[in-house]
Amino acid sequence: MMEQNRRPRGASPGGDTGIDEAMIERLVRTFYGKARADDLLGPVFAAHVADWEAHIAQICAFWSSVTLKTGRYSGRPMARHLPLPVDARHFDRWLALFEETARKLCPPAAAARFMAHARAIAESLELGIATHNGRLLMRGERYRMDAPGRN
Ligand code: HEM
Repeated sequence: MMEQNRRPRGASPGGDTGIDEAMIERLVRTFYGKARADDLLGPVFAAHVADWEAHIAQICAFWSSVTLKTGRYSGRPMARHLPLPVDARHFDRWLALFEETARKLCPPAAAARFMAHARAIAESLELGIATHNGRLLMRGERYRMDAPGRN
């Protein structure tokens, strides 16, 4: 539907998708409930996040900046993830849980917007983590911690 792509002047950046702060918080809280209970992701979060309310507030600010352009987040996501013991498996699980949650809680256009950002950011984090661990990935190649590096 073409008219959905046109936004009236002054409308909020998330306007045509229905994304707002309340939707972001529901998505983030539900996602972290699943991620913390997950056998692969749970232990990583447990080892690195001490104050969950502070973390959730930061992640909400992050998604608010990304989808609503509010500028509420100023942080360094890449630097935070570089030391984490994660690879393609973790990112695939993260994206699967995030997508399952977004599709359940958000209208389709909003879920699509969240997923487009999440996939792009996950890819760049995975690339950064691989490089940080001495692996230069070829285009489309995934990072596996247990695979011997060829470079
Ligand atoms: C393998 C999947 C992932 C794991 C296990 C993971 C884990 C973590 C952990 C443990 C922290 C806290 C780090 C610290 O405070 O020292 C963190 C922070 C954060 N994560 Fe992730 N993450 C993953 C993927 C992602 C993705 C795909 C995004 C974005 C789409 C994301 C966005 C963030 C942001 C914005 C922060 C806050 C960084 C800051 O302190 O400013 N993460 N993550």
